Amino acid sequence: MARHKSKAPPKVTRQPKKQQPSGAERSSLYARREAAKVLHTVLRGDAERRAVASIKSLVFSPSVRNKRGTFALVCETLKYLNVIKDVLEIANVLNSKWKRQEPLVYIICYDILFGKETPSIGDAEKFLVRRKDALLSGLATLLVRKKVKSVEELLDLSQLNGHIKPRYVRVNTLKLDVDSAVQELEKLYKVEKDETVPDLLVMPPGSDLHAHPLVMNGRLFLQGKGSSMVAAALQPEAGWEVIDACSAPGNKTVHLASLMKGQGKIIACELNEERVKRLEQTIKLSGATNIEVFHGDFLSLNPTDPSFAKVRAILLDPSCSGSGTITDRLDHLLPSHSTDNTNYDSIRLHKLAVFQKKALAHALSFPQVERVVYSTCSIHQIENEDVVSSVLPLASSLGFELSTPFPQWQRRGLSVFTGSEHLLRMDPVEDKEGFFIALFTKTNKTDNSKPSEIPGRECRRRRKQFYPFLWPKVFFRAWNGRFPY
Ligand SMILES: C[S@@+](CC[C@H](N)C(=O)[O-])C[C@H]1O[C@@H](n2cnc3c(N)ncnc32)[C@H](O)[C@@H]1O
Repeated sequence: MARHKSKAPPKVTRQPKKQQPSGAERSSLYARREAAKVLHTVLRGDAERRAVASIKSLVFSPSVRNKRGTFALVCETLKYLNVIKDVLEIANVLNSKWKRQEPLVYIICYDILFGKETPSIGDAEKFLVRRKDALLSGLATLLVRKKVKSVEELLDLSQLNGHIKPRYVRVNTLKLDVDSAVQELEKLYKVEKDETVPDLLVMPPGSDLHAHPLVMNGRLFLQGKGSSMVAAALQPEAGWEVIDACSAPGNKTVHLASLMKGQGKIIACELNEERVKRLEQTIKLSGATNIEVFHGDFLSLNPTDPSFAKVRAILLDPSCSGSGTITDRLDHLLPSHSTDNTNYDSIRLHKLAVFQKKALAHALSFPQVERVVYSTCSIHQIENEDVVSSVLPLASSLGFELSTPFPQWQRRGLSVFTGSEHLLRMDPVEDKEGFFIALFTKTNKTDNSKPSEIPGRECRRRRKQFYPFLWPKVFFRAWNGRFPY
């Protein structure tokens, strides 16, 4: 009898259960990807010496979900960037695939070398974690080469120390009164009213309000002191028509709306398409309904067009070097900050000043305008006192003089011309930010420039090139001769 082998039942080999990543691991993975995107934008802009949005504004854009984690990761990685780059070079572990994703590699290397936890999920993470020993030995070699005992010695932390700045929040009085805001915030932090700007509150450094419901719903705006002083210096009256010449992201625009009690009209002019979107978001958040958005060049508005006959005040906060807020913007963490860029800076400053002078002269030329405020977050004389002094002959021929915004403020303009004592300066060390404000007021007001009795009509917000009153080219050229540039 043929023996048949009885068929053994198939062996069931149990596959080891694939462990699912925990929620914490997944959220760290997302934070690393979001941080890498921000870092990519920041480093590219820095390499091209192009002004991109600040690290903060990139992180706090709506698309970033884990804002706190992303912000910390970007800042920490930037702080260690030179060390990380050196370690990667010494360890020589990157292949061409990962060399193309440097920002992500930097972020992961930060986590592996200096972070609290070694990343456990993600392809790039696994690649680098497998090379952790090589990275650590690269770091050890670097310390020996640089003749230091610790990583801290490698870092120049001095610029970070001492930059302890209070947290300022501006109350959007269109939605909330100052006392109610104080009451609400006092539940979390010590709160004081700012002594200079009535709707500004001061809280201890590090007070974190980014996700606070009052911020999320536009009752409070996280706005620095210098920035909050500008609209307050202009003092527009309820019912006036006002132009915000260079307005995005719109913090000062909505401050104007709040000071004008939502009455009258604000024309918010912005050249940059992307920034127009930010401006619109800010306006929506503020609840202001008296702001018209004009996407275009402020210099293209024709001051003599009848559409502007009722414009009484102009806020001009043009693009500037931002040199007063570099620690705020965290620009001091960027690679270009440590390189010698003096020559580049002077060319850029000169270009900025040319536009600033043009724009200020243009603002002064609107016939019914009786107040113009000019501001920068720059510490440079070329963008501040020099711009103001260059327009003084024109200003005086049009009946303007320099006024003194916030007379109780001690720090005034550099004494480079008579009258500079009217100007207002904030010092990056003493006041924790560099800022500049000049206020022009018209002395020989004509009858039709008196404040209107009737509050202006409410306007819909519109965003298009709808203005028929752009400068006719010939007229612009004729006027050009009068401008001091
Ligand atoms: C310093 S930012 C303004 C910040 C804004 N005032 C705020 O407080 O939120 C300068 C803005 O002016 C815009 N800008 C530059 N040149 C302009 C022009 N010729 N016309 C209108 N806007 C311009 C820039 O795109 C930028 O958004």
